[in-house]
Amino acid sequence: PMKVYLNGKFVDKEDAKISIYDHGLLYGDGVFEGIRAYDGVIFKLKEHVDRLYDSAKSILLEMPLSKEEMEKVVVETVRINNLRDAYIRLVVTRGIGDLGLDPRKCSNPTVFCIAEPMNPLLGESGIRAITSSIRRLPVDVLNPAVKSLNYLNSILAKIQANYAGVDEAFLLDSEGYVVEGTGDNIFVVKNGIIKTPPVASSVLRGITRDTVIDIAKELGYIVVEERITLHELYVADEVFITGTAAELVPVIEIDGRVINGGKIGEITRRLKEEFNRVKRILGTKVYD
Ligand SMILES: Cc1ncc(COP(=O)(O)O)c(CNc2cccc(C(=O)O)c2)c1O
Repeated sequence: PMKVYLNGKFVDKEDAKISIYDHGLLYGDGVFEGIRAYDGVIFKLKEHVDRLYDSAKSILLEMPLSKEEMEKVVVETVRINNLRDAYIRLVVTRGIGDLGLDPRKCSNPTVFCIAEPMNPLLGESGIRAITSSIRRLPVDVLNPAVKSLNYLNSILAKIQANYAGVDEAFLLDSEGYVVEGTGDNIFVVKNGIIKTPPVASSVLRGITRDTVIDIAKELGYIVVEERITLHELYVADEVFITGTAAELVPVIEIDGRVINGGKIGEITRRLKEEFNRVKRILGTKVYD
């Protein structure tokens, strides 16, 4: 049976239960990471754990394990389940408290780690998207740089995509610039130049985003981190999204505007090929 790490022990999935007084559940008071393993290598595990600890520090959540111990938890969770290609969810909540929201009432953070089989997402078929009327959380309200358990902002945008019968919704910031998808970062290509919103905007600094920027620069492309308007999105030569689950996915239509004739762009394809090569190399080995 599948084993899950929960508060220091590996338990059967069916026995992995948390209290209804856990503030991760009651208030979304907690942080998490979505990570992938490719053929027994956990992609950029250190970078994910670093981001988890930054998110925790930002909400003054004191971590009960060191970064090294947390990395071991992830490696062990993949190993104990004998997985080679896996999707990993690592979660730390404020822990059990009373029904008040004061975090001081929570003495011990809850830590759990799930690793599930995940077959490589195949295909280069592009996705269709809308822009959502739900604005991305402003950095001075609930900074999207913190990967917290508060995903209602993204979920509400996803509901609009579902209702519109498309795959994804793109969120704008409070000034109307396009910032990111519900669970992914956005890139546009125009006249050979690759553009993505800066980290100092209402975005999560994606691990995949940073990897693609490095790859693009190594391949000699010009990458600019600048705000993107809807107009730029609509008239782009290529648009793609990046994320742990998505990897790199071409966007072939946005609000009815067809991008690149509805097919994957040449630069998107090139970056995707290179990503598929590095994703098995840049990481932490689970098995000797
Ligand atoms: C709001 C948001 N923006 C960008 C990303 C991409 O970041 P990474 O390149 O580090 O993954 C995310 C991360 N989103 C994410 C992570 C893991 C799983 C899933 C899923 O769709 O199941 C989504 C995210 O939630």
